[in-house]
Amino acid sequence: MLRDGAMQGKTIIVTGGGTGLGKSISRYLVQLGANVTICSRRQAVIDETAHELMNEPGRPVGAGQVLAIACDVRNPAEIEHVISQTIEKFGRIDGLLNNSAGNFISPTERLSYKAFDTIVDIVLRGTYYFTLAVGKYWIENKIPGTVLNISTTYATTGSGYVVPSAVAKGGALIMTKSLAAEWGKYGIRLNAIAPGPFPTKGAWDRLFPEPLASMMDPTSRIPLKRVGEHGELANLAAYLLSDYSGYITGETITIDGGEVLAAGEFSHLEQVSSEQWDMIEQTIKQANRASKKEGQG
Ligand SMILES: CCCCC/C=C/C(=O)SCCNC(=O)CCNC(=O)[C@H](O)C(C)(C)COP(=O)(O)OP(=O)(O)OC[C@H]1O[C@@H](n2cnc3c(N)ncnc32)[C@H](O)[C@@H]1OP(=O)(O)O
Ligand SMILES: NC(=O)C1=CN([C@@H]2O[C@H](COP(=O)(O)OP(=O)(O)OC[C@H]3O[C@@H](n4cnc5c(N)ncnc54)[C@H](OP(=O)(O)O)[C@@H]3O)[C@@H](O)[C@H]2O)C=CC1
Repeated sequence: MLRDGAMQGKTIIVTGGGTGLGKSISRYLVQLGANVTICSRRQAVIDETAHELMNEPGRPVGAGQVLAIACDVRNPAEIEHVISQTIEKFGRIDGLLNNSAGNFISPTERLSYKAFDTIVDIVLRGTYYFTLAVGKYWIENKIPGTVLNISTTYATTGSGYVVPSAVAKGGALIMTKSLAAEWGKYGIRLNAIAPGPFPTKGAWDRLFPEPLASMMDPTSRIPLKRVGEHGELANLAAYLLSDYSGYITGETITIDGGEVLAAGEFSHLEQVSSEQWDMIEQTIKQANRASKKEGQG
């Protein structure tokens, strides 16, 4: 979507950049010329991704560099290390993509206290810690920065069976809006993306394991009748991290093929046939005529 070199000179930190959506977004940012630091808990995974992104066939001239640094986003000291290493290697930081997450599907009454804490600590606390650390650096150094948080649509609707994730993503969304209001004066923007289903191994292993996978089709409630493509999300993320979105802050953009609209009372009537609609129309018109007659009598 963006022109070649649109992110040249920018340095972006992507948490959870070694896999799934974080990897796809990092790939696109690098293609657009950004230097990207990817971080997550597993050094071997991020090293492999960094190597892949630096050696892609057709890598454009002017593509960015990739740095891989292990970091658990629950640990402020490790976050500080990522920040200092990034500045040492690339000179500055312009953007932060909070993409790391933990999640699994489970009836809430089966969860231990630790299960809840594990998810909330990664998703909410980790997002807050990283944003605070990078935000302090931007404010101290008078650098206008941008934060993009990967949320979910159920951060606003709520959802059963993923309650710790919904609670944590909801909290992170309110943080996005609150800090957008507070840090606008420093030229710092914060936005969020709420994706619907985009197939990744991390999400599918934990949200659609068998026998659930055979019982439910994630596309069935989506008006566009398909899951998302990683390139579609990467386009939106790159735009929101770029200067082209310079007047957008505190916003959440949903990219879900219309899935959240399925909550509309009558949005599920595709199974009604044309003949049935003829019958329904006649029934309604008959009722209209009857009520008019009653009015005349
Ligand atoms: C498709 C439409 C919308 C989708 C929205 C998607 C949102 C997403 O976030 S998808 C991203 C999914 N990716 C990941 O989750 C990647 C990272 N995840 C993990 O590493 C693990 O899944 C983790 C989050 C559980 C963390 O692993 P670890 O730190 O090793 O923690 P433990 O394995 O020790 O578990 C901690 C605690 O949680 C309990 N637990 C784990 N899984 C389950 C489960 N399926 N059901 C119930 N409880 C579970 C585990 O038992 C531990 O608790 P205690 O037993 O009390 O010690
Ligand atoms: N796929 C989908 O359909 C949707 C995904 N999302 C969101 O998109 C984002 C990416 O998810 P997706 O790509 O699907 O799944 P992945 O499992 O591939 O990505 C999650 C990433 O988070 C990292 N991570 C987990 N725990 C920590 C931690 N404590 N510290 C640092 N990094 C950590 C993982 O790396 P490691 O294990 O090495 O630490 C992994 O790279 C998440 O925020 C998710 O909530 C939202 C809606 C839909």
